[in-house]
Amino acid sequence: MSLLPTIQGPADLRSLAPADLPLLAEEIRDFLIDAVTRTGGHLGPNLGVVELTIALHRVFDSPTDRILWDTGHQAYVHKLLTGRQDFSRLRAKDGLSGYPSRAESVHDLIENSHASTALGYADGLAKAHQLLGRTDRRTVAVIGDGALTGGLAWEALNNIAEARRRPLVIVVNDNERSYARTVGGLAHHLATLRTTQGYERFLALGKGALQRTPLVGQPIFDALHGAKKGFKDAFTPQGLFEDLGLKYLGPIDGHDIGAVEQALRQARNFGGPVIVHCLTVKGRGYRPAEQDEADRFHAVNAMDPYTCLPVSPSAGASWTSVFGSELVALGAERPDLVAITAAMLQPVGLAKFAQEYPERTFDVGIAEQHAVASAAGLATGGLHPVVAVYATFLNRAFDQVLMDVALHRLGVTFVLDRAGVTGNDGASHNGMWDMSMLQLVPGLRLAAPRDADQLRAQLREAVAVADAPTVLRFPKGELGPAVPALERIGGVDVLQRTGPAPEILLVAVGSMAPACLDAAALLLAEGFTATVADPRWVKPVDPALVRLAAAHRLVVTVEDNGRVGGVGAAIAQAMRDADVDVPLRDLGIPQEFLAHASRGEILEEIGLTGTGVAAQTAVFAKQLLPIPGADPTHAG
Ligand SMILES: Cc1ncc(C[n+]2csc(CCOP(=O)(O)OP(=O)(O)O)c2C)c(N)n1
Ligand SMILES: CC(=O)[C@@H](O)[C@H](O)COP(=O)(O)O
Ligand SMILES: [Mg+2]
Repeated sequence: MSLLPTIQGPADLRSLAPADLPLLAEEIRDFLIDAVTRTGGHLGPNLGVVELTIALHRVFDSPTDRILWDTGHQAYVHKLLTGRQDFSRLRAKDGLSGYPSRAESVHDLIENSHASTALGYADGLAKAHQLLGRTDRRTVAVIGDGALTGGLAWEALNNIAEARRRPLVIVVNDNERSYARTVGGLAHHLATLRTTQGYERFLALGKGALQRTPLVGQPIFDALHGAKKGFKDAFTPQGLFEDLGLKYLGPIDGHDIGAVEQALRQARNFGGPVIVHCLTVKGRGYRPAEQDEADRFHAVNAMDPYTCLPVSPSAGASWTSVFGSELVALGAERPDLVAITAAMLQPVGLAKFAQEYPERTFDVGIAEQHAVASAAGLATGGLHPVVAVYATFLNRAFDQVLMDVALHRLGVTFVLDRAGVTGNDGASHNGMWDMSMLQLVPGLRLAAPRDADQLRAQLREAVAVADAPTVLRFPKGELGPAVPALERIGGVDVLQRTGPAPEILLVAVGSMAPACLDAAALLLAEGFTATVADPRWVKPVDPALVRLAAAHRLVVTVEDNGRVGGVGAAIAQAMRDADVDVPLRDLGIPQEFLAHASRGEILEEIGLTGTGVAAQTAVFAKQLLPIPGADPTHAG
């Protein structure tokens, strides 16, 4: 009989005999491969934490003990073991979230999929438990080696190490990879801990000693650990963690449930912060993933589990691939161009540039703040950095954009992929913040290309600016067809006019151009004529756009960004400043955390489609445009 269906919660797991656990692990792996190849999702990360998660839920009593997942993309096994085994709509509308979700389970806490935050939560939670006398509740944070390259994690470790008597268990899930291999000095240090021969011999000796001498708390542990530390320092480099004042247990084979359980029990019973360093394999147990050098199937689309061929092959070019190819061409023309990624070389389209110009490509780890600060340094040194990140991840580096790049008038270009609604990755992944946040940055120039031609052109325009930050932003996925302009007025492209003297100006921001063209056609059928214009560079607002607005009777702006402080708000302000008294309505993403669903479903729901824009604009027009021949004293 299968074991997995009998596990409705951690208590059922703890009642299993150790001899049953390898079979359960095998069933979980089979489940993950079958389910996640059907829906798409984070297959590789979750295959790597099967045994680790089983051990965690056998040693700790969730939800009394809190298990915090950093980034959260590796929490599928945690979900399976805490009563959620219907993965049929994983990451789909009304289905399971791809990340922990408090709405789904009391066992979940951190929903934010931005890396390197779990240790911060853990530090705070452990302080709360101590302050409130909750000595029966333990705090456990699971963080990947990739997430551990984020500065936030080290800010937390600095504080965690301060309190030698505050219980806190940190499990480092070390699979040597983010997407690609984890980079930087920390990765080398972890590798040293893993591979130093002397330490391994000592480890075998130490493990035996620890097994024979059950830990009875700090004194014994210190004695043993002191000896271990002494030996270790003799055989291996100073334990980075121990030098911070954190007790270190490991490295442990993260696929040996018994060994992980033993280490977790020792850590659980210790009276202060402990690091349990587990070695795992991303994609473990699924050969195609184990053999994938690119990213070990970090995030897969729906695919055939045997051939690994995608269920829905992508038809055309993606925004990302067009950007990547154009940057390679530019790299040949501009030897001063350098590229920076925050552990996402392939996903942001820099793989080709890295192949062509390895010495001009920098992977800084999951460290967006450092990415931008180092870009400021590179620009100061006479180079022109191109920082490629997902739009939502630039949030955490806002101060570096503002104070390190813009204040110093440095030529740095930011390319924001996954801008706008991304959808299936949930609220923390939608790139709906950048065109609001970046409005605040003096001197920054922001472009939203509408198609491949504009992406290429505007990338060239951006890297030509040497004294200010420039930003390009575009959505996830495939490019639509080219959207030619009828004419360019100033910097504004007029894409369509549906009448000789159109009443409505539809301002189409970037990827919203096709929807606005569809809307203009639908509005004409309702008797309203419209001009569709693409501002191209949305910051600063082009005076030509303000003049164009003055020639219409209603302005409707349409952007794949949050409405608050977005492009619409900026255009309205520019019109007010120019005393252009034409009513403006701004359509955009409601300023809310959006539940996960596909990009298409969400755009439909929030009215950012042709029909949605037309319907909303028609309402505005009927309210605000005087009906021809009607009594001017009565608003139409
Ligand atoms: C701030 C931030 N930047 C980038 C990402 C994209 N991202 C998601 S998972 C991941 C790699 C995580 O590596 P690791 O922590 O080692 O976890 P693993 O997948 O190896 O289990 C990255 C870069 C993110 N979620 N958050
Ligand atoms: C967890 C994380 O942040 C990434 O893995 C993200 O889920 C990838 O998103 P894409 O699939 O859009 O590249
Ligand atoms: Mg990793």
